[in-house]
Amino acid sequence: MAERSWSFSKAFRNIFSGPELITEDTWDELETALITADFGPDVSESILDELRAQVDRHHVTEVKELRLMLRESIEDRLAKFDPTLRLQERPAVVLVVGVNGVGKTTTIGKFARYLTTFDRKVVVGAADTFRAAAVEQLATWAERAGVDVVRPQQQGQDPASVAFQTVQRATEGGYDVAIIDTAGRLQTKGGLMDELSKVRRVIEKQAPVSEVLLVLDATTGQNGLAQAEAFIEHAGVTGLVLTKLDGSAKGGFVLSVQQKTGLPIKLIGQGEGIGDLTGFTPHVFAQQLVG
Ligand SMILES: Nc1nc2c(ncn2[C@@H]2O[C@H](COP(=O)(O)OP(=O)(O)OP(=O)(O)O)[C@@H](O)[C@H]2O)c(=O)[nH]1
Repeated sequence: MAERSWSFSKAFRNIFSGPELITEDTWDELETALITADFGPDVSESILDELRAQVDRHHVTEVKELRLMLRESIEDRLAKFDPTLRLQERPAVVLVVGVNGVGKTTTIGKFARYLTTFDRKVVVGAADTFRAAAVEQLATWAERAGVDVVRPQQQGQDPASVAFQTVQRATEGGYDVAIIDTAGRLQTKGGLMDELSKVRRVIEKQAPVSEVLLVLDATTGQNGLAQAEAFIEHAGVTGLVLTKLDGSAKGGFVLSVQQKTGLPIKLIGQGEGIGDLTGFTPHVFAQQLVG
């Protein structure tokens, strides 16, 4: 992962490869870099205030020390949220939600593969029954990941019944994890939320839901968050997955999204390949971001 080129770290790289001593320009450039990387105005200001106070207190003069302080400040802020996935139940049921096109299906494929590398037996359920193509796409990913898939018996079957069948299969077949794909149509927000609560109610007749993961596209940054608000309000989200960080200049979104939603990031997607999903480690992320 270390050798990936993170477009969002460019902004910081310029500052830290410039003059060695801290000047007013350094602060201006740092502010611009934080805003460009989509930390959002509040977080940016708070980081700048904290660093200025520290620089004054400890009589810091060198940019390279400021860089270490920035990295620590970001890491501390990221670490206030617990990224641990809760998958203790057997089966552990994971619902994956989010608006269209953010990368839900791709994430499920990658996540399934990720879990199999930890020897988990995984089944995925295609409860996005509205589009036949969505079912096929999930089945293709399941095949790539080497896991089983539960499909609807006919197009447009009640998503809740597919979810029920997936959990049933997981229970009867001794699976460790059941991951359920859901539809992301926004046009019918009320209907979608009703559908999700029904999916949940029906699952809970058999097993508790261990995680509800909301998938967000990092390239849309703060705008994407506004779109996802209904899920945060109504879907009982327990964690976030940020996708497309490979193509994003908005790495600061990682921090602002946790603060805004109060929800931890549990997984990050960094490419279209099956291996491009990792857990979220504040230390590693802060290092990648600041360099
Ligand atoms: N670069 C990059 N592309 C990604 C990543 N995750 C998903 N994608 C791409 O994003 C596009 C949409 O992904 P899907 O998984 O189909 O999204 P979805 O949310 O399931 O979409 P719907 O089924 O329409 O709701 C695809 O072209 C994926 O290859 C990522 O981490 N990095």
